[in-house]
Amino acid sequence: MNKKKSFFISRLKSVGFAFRGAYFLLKTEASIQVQFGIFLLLVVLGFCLNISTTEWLIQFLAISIVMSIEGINTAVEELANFIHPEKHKKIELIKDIAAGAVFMASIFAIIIGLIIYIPKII
Ligand SMILES: Nc1ncnc2c1ncn2[C@@H]1O[C@H](COP(=O)(O)OP(=O)(O)OP(=O)(O)O)[C@@H](O)[C@H]1O
Repeated sequence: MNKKKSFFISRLKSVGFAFRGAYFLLKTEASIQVQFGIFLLLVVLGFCLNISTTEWLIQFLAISIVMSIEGINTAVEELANFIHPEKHKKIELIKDIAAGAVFMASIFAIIIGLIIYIPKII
């Protein structure tokens, strides 16, 4: 019983830590704020243009992938700045790769958005 309880409490604490991280991202990271704004805009657009259930799912999936990778990119940047605050070729490469991952997800999300909305707007 005690073991079960401590498992439940530790899971609950982990959710709290994750919530703190998500709050930090939304409060401090300009790119996450922009992406969240785009997410809200797409929700409004989705209702206005009456997209299908499948399109809603794909839209949520695309934006959640972009925002999640952006969060990981921020974590990598924070780690890099902490480990090596001075300029270094390796840090440059590490940060460029992390930013490249966000870029790739964003390009595919834009393509998905165009596939969903262009026929409806036309
Ligand atoms: N310590 C460093 N050494 C070498 N190059 C760096 C270093 N820090 C940053 N850079 C270069 O500058 C670019 C931008 O880094 P920065 O940490 O400002 O990321 P950013 O994407 O501008 O940050 P944010 O996501 O907060 O807007 C990196 O992709 C890298 O090319």
